[in-house]
Amino acid sequence: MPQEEESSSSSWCNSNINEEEMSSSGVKNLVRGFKSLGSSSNKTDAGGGDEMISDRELAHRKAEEAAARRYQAAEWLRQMNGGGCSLPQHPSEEEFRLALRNGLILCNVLNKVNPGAVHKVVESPVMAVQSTEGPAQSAIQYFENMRNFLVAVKKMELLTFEASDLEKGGSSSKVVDCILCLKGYYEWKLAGGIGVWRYGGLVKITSFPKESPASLMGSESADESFDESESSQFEQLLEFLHFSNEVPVEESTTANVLAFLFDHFGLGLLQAYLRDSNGIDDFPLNATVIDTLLSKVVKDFSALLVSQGTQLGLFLKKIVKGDIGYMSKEEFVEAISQYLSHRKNLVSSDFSKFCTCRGQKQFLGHTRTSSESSYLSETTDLHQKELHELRLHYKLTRQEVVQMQADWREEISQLVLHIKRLEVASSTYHTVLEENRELYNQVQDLKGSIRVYCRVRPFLSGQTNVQSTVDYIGENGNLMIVHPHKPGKDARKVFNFNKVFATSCTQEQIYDDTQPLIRSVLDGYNVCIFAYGQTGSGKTYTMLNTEETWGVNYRALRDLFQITKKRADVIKYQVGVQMIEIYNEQVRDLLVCDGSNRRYPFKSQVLYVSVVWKPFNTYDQEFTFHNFLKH
Ligand SMILES: Nc1ncnc2c1ncn2[C@@H]1O[C@H](COP(=O)(O)OP(=O)(O)OP(=O)(O)O)[C@@H](O)[C@H]1O
Repeated sequence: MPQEEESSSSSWCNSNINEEEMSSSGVKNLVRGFKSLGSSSNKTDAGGGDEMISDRELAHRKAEEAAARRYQAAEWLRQMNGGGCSLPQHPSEEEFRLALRNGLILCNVLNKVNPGAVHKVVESPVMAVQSTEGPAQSAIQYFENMRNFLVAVKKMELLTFEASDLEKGGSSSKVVDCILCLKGYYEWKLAGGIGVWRYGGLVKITSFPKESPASLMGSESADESFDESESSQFEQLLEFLHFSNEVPVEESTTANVLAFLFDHFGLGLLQAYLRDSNGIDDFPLNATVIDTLLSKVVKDFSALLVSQGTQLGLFLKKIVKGDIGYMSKEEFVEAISQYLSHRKNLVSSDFSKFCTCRGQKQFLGHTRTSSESSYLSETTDLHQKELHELRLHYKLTRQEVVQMQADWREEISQLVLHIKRLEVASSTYHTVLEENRELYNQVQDLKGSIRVYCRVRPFLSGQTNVQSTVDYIGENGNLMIVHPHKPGKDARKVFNFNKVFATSCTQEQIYDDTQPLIRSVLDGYNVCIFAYGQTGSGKTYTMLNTEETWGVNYRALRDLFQITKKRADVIKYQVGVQMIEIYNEQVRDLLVCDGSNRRYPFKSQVLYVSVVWKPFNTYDQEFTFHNFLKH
């Protein structure tokens, strides 16, 4: 780049560039600032556009910053002199200059930092009494101090300044830089002097392999080295950045670890700014630009430190507390190691995303090997494939759920329809049942509410050579009896019943005519069935008998329960049984088993269905149902 252009650009930077603009929106703003400054130099418009901060504000900020740095330098000099120096705590620029001008403080401090650096320090200049040369001589002696100091500082490859900078109109900021640089060097030495040390964001490598690091320190000498060096400053900077990445943390002490961390990340950030800055190549990379960029790096890094420090503080407090109480120092260190390892993996994957610039992947501080890249690529592909399958699965499941919901809705609507039909059918059933009941019982009434049946018992085994009195049994219920000892027509008598059962009739045939009455009981009618006849005529046989040839009682109860069961969904029946004996005008409960009194009045009462049986009465046997059904 032509020298004229550079000096021209430098003059813009020195007069107009400001850090606020740099830090507000990064390097792009820096470039935009340069461009707008470039255009403002050719115009008479001193405003420089809306985005520029006014010169007055800029000057004010610079003055504040310069004062803060001056106070810092003065404080350190006072400390190193044991407080006994003539430097005020907050000196003005003039006071600062005047206090240091004789070089006495500077030489003494330098000798403390690096003993023997200044061999001869002029403590109190010899004043020739009554000599006109007195002031001039003392000035020369003071100048000797200053010269010795500057030579020693230059030998130590620290930031330096010109003796004229301590004169009126000189650059006191360079003096401040030099003192703070000396301070940094002193502190680095106190910390062990291993590895790297830095001053104010500018870095010095103590074992820099090729050239003097002074060329990288943003001083005037840096600009000079730019002029003299064959390679550009940018190339030097990149070379230096590369070197700084290779300084191992393990070799450093705690202080150096901190310094290294700042250098590593701060310079990494600077590197990113430089690479990311569109159009910055159009401008010379001089000391001012580096200063500005580094200032932004420091500012960003400080902001990050504050934010991360807060979060890390919370996190560490949480870790040290643990789940079951405070952990030991070893456990704490182990937990931090695990956390760092975890973060390292996360950061390495984040970097690949962060560093994708203009369609190209650029890695900061670490270039992935091809195997790492292919592994990452495969992992990403695998995850994407799994994600795709998950989405498909989710889609299918969702469809299934929707289909199931539709099916359920359909089933529910069918059920509702079915229930409505059942409701109708149920109400119809009750109506039909009622009609049926009435009709049925009307038939029973028509048959007769009192029916009398006659059963002829066969001869018992052993009853031989006897003659039956039954002469004829008619189909319509007639029975003709013959009296063997009466003559003529008086010998025959005819009886009429509802039905006459011959000796050959089975128990089942007997019950057929009784069965309809059992249903009537469950329809709400009272029914009484009883047997009547002389001793041995077969009453017990007909009504009870054994399991093989059940009588009316058993069959009636069987039907009673069967019909009850059939109607269980519609009507709930409760059935009770009682058996009593009436003999010789005495009534007894035959179901009492606990030995209590069997005679009437009974403890238990017939509730719903009662069976009354009089087995020992010579002329009657009864089977009665009392219906208590409620609808
Ligand atoms: N239809 C029949 N077929 C066969 N045997 C019968 C028949 N009826 C009654 N018997 C028999 O006749 C005998 C007398 O019958 P049963 O005891 O039933 O008479 P009963 O009228 O109850 O007498 P009682 O009044 O004295 O108790 C019994 O041995 C019985 O088995």
